Amino acid sequence: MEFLYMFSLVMISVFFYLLLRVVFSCWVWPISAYLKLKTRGFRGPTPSFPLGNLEEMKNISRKTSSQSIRSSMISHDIHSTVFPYFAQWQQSHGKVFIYWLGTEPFLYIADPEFLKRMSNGVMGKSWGKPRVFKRDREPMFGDGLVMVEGDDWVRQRHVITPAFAPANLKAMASSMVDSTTIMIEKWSSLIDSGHREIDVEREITSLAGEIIARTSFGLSYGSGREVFEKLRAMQITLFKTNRYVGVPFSKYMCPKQTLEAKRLGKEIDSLLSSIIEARRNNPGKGYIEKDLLGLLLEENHENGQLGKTLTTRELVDECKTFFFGGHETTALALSWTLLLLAQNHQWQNQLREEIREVIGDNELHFAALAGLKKMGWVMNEVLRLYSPAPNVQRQAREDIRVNELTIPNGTNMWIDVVAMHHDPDLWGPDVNEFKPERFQEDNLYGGCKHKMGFLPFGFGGRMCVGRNLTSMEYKVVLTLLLSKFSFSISPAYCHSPSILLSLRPSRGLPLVVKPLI
Ligand code: HEM
Repeated sequence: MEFLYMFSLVMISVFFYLLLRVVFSCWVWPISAYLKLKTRGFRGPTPSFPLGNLEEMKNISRKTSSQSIRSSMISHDIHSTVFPYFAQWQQSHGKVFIYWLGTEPFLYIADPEFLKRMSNGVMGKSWGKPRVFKRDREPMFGDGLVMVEGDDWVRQRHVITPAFAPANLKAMASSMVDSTTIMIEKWSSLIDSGHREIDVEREITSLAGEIIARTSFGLSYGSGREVFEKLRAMQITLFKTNRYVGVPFSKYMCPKQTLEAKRLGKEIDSLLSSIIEARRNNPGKGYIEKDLLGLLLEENHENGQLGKTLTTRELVDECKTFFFGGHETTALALSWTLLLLAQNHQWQNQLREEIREVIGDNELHFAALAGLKKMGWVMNEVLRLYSPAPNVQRQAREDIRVNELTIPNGTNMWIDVVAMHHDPDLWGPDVNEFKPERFQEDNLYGGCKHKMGFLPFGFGGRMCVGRNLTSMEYKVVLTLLLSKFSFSISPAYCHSPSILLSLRPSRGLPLVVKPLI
């Protein structure tokens, strides 16, 4: 009898606890955050609780995609296609406003001056990353450099940055050449056997996966492919659950995907742990001399300086971070480049001419890459028009004052890179044209009217650590491809850039590829 009484008491307490959590999560906290932001002068589309503005975003996207299917033209004016809800809200609320993903307030920013003022007083280590995304992407990045905060970020960044120094990257160029040469041979035999078209995005994503596997962990592609495929499967799974980001208890709404992402995460962790253990136990055996993991393990050696070492757990998370952050973004930069060059034959020829002048018949070496100036302009212009990382996210860990506004601690920020890269106020009336020559005079900002208006690699202390590696890979792969083939648009190509975490051609990228005579 007493047991039954106790049991009922516990059940009632649990029930009330859960009820209170639901009431607070779905109503009390969001409403108080909403009022706080409103009294501090922030405006934006009206949210409904607990979905915030998600329903409206879905409706606007649905409407836009049904309209855009009818158009088959390649337009680079993509902001209103990839972020139609932001384009629409900008018209009524300007370039800075609050919108809600579920019960999470997000400060939308597409104004570089506001961004500058906001970030002026905040050090790299004081920025947070939105907890909603952290939870969602935990299986992918764990506590790797992309997500970590505070003193742990300082320590990790301190250990990782030197690994990406040009002197270390130099040794990786030849493995990039090897992998690209294998892909070129495959393309040549495909063409010989009658294939006219190649889906360059699929091919280059595989190539970039192989390159990052080799340059990060020194793997043969056989074992790299398993990690790569699991990461890719996880990305798709996470995207499906993403639709409910910010909605309390949303992970219970798609339990299948949540469990699937967890399972994949565990498998990837265990694969990577065994790679790290093998590397620790057999230093230097069977791997290229200097790869990223090798460099990090050097920092991690027994006499490593106090406070600079990375634990095995952290190394696993860094490996995942490099793998995910490193292959997909670079592959997309290269794929979009091939599309734009297929559309602009005069630039394709100019780059070929530059390759002949700078490299000639010599073997491709790291030192020669700096001479490929025009290729650098083309890369920047592609990153402007089709930024693989379409947004940068932060979370305030303290109240931040910008002019007369105070951004409360805990507010998430969504910096719309696509909007700024396509803003005629910043770039002029030819903003949506492919004009690499913008970067001729001003190779850092392409003549953008504001220094914070061109952010393909983010900003401040948290700027992308892998940008030198990307630039090298981009030049190696593009040089080899343009020296062998010419590229034209396939009639089968349908221009539909869309967001799957990164900005990708959602219906593939078939191009007509012909060997050069
Ligand atoms: C075209 C290629 C790439 C693009 C567009 C890109 C873009 C970005 C962006 C936008 C950020 C966020 C910066 C911020 O929050 O301000 C970032 C951070 C980062 N990226 Fe990249 N990235 C690329 C390639 C790479 C590569 C090749 C690697 C590594 C192998 C890499 C590793 C990282 C890491 C570790 C961070 C976190 C840095 C930190 O928070 O301290 N990225 N990247």
